[in-house]
Amino acid sequence: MHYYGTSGTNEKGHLTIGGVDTIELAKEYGTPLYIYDIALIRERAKGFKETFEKLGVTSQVAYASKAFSSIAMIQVIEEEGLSLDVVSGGELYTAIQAGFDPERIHFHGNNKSKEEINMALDYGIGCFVVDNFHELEILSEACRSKNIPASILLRVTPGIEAHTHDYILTGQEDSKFGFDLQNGQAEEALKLALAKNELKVLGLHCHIGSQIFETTGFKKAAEKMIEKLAVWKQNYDFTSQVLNLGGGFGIRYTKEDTPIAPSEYVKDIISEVKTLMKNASLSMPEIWIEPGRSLVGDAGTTLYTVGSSKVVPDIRKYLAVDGGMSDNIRPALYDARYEAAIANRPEADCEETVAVAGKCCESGDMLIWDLPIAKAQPGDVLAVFCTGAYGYAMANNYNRITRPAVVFVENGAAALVIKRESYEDLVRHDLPLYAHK
Ligand SMILES: Cc1ncc(COP(=O)(O)O)c(C=O)c1O
Ligand SMILES: N[C@@H](CCCC[NH3+])C(=O)O
Repeated sequence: MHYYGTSGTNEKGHLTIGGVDTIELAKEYGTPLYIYDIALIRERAKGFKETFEKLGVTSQVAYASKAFSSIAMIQVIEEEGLSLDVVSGGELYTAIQAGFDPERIHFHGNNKSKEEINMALDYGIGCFVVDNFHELEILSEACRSKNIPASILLRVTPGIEAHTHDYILTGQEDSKFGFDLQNGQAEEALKLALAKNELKVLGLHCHIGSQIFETTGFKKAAEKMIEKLAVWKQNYDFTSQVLNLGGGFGIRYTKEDTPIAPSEYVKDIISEVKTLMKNASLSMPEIWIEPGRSLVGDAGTTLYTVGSSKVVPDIRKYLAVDGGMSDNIRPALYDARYEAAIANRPEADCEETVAVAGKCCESGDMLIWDLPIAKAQPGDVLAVFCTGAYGYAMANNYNRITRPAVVFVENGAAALVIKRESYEDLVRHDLPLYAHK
């Protein structure tokens, strides 16, 4: 059994996280339940920041809040002194409600609405990552009408195919995101932006994809951007103060995954950027990165209660739990793989291989297809590991299943940070067509 972060077992043989007995948490808050190991998130955050400090490179490490956004989560990020990447009015609103310093908020998105842009300008956010020509126009109009300047990065697609699932690739030419770097779009965007007094172009941004294990793609992307920066310095006297290399650092979900340490990604990429900048006779810019998964992914564990089971002779045994694609859609969406153990006896020997099914009315509602596990009984608590990124964040109400509660654990204490949805919550926005008979 692989223990993440502060997890371990106690004298009862139960799985503990942050010094808290997970079985007690399941009793108190019910299941499905998301548990976050906050010490591990802090360690990862410090790891990224300290690596840049040691390298003597000015940086901003912006947490990609799409991975998991909640008021409490953003407060932890604020405490750790990171910056924040938001991609919608909703994520921005959450950050502001959490008291996050707007100056350190970077606003992403390939179709920001005028309302979202106005809201961000009114809050005084630090930077817009401009994705397309339409946004360039509506942002500059909004700035002029409010008489507020905006700092921007131009998001570019460098034409890099990173090795990951097709749905989470973003740096390739055929992508909905960003200005194409190779076909002249990015240069056109730069010229337009430089001509607008209300916009201050800080530099370039790219994000090549997610759950990436090698640094080659990041380095190639940096190379392509720096090649252009050298030309643009000559042609427009443009100096990129910032180079944002996005997020995407891969993590361990199962024993097949062998990521390098976050600090190693950074060291390797930065060393290449330094060389490339030097060779291009450009001064080193500030480096911004946007990790999401690598900050919170392995800090999250989901607890479920085991219910029914079904044996399909000579094929497999299904073991059903009380959640599924409603709280973790990643297996259905990306064939994502997870490991799990029975939280009330994580050290018990594996006796069989089961397929862990959810409770949604959908054959594809599976969490794990082939889990080696001790014989589980109804009422056992199953802990699925490494669910901290894009788990709760992509939870939904399919089949009108309520979204789980979220608990933070640290130093032996637990805090409920998102309440479990109630049935009343589910019908809160429903309006009857007829009066109740
Ligand atoms: C622009 C951008 N930045 C950062 C991230 C965070 O990626 P990850 O969670 O893989 O670190 C994403 C998501 O893939 C993204 O689209
Ligand atoms: N949601 C995806 C990653 C894409 C993130 C945003 N660009 C996942 O679960 O892996």
